[in-house]
Amino acid sequence: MSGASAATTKITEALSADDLEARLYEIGAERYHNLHPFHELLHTGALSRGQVQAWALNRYCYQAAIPMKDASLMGRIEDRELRKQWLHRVTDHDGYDEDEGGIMRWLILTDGLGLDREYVISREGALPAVRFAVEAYIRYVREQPLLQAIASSLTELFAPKIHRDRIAGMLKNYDFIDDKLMSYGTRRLNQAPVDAEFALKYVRQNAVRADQQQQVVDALLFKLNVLWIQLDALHLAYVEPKLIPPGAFQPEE
Ligand SMILES: O=C(O)c1cc(C(=O)O)c2c(n1)C(=O)C(=O)c1cc(C(=O)O)[nH]c1-2
Repeated sequence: MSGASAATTKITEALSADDLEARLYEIGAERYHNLHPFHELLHTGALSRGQVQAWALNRYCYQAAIPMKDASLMGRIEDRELRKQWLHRVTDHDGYDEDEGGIMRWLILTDGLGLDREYVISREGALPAVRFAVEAYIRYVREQPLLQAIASSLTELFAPKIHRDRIAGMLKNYDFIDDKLMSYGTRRLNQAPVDAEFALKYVRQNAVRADQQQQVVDALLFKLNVLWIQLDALHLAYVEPKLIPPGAFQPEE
């Protein structure tokens, strides 16, 4: 993409809330991981079962990290109301009462793909770059100012579309995928918009000065990189040039 057509990522003067929101959408439209070639392969049925296993096993690291980063974010929030609003993000993934939670639903997928559950949970076979990226996300949320920690979740603005494309594409194109295995994504279709709208509203209200708006843009860019690099790592290891790091998962085919 030419520099001239790229969304501006430097905020030199304070924007209106609407313009800030528009800028965030522009950046996402250019950099969200739905554009990564690995997702195209995954959703169109171009991958083998072993390659899909590699994706699901690595993506487990991200799933497992989400409630950890949200729990530590909550530990930094002084405002009781805001903390209360954030709480369901932890239980959405860890489960609560009758709801098994997103992590269990992800394990239903990895079970259905024939992966050993203990092996998946151990993360032993995950790619080092995926583990580093996920750890960086947790650390970012723990250490950066609250505005940035919250803004780093804004990639979820773009998530419902990718979940829809993935569910439809994978159900249609792989005979080893069924509705039960896709239950994680189906559930996220309702959860992600609520989370994204909340974070967006927070950012619109709290990022008023140019330096605050720059923090928000930086957080979004950081997070887009966290997502993108996981797919780079998967592509290099399992698509081409098939450079699987020592110790990482080896598909059988
Ligand atoms: O499948 C995806 O492409 C995708 C992307 C993202 C995202 O944009 O960070 C999330 C999810 N899924 C997801 O399922 C999820 O629970 C989630 C939480 C968060 C977050 O940053 O708090 N992102 C995402």
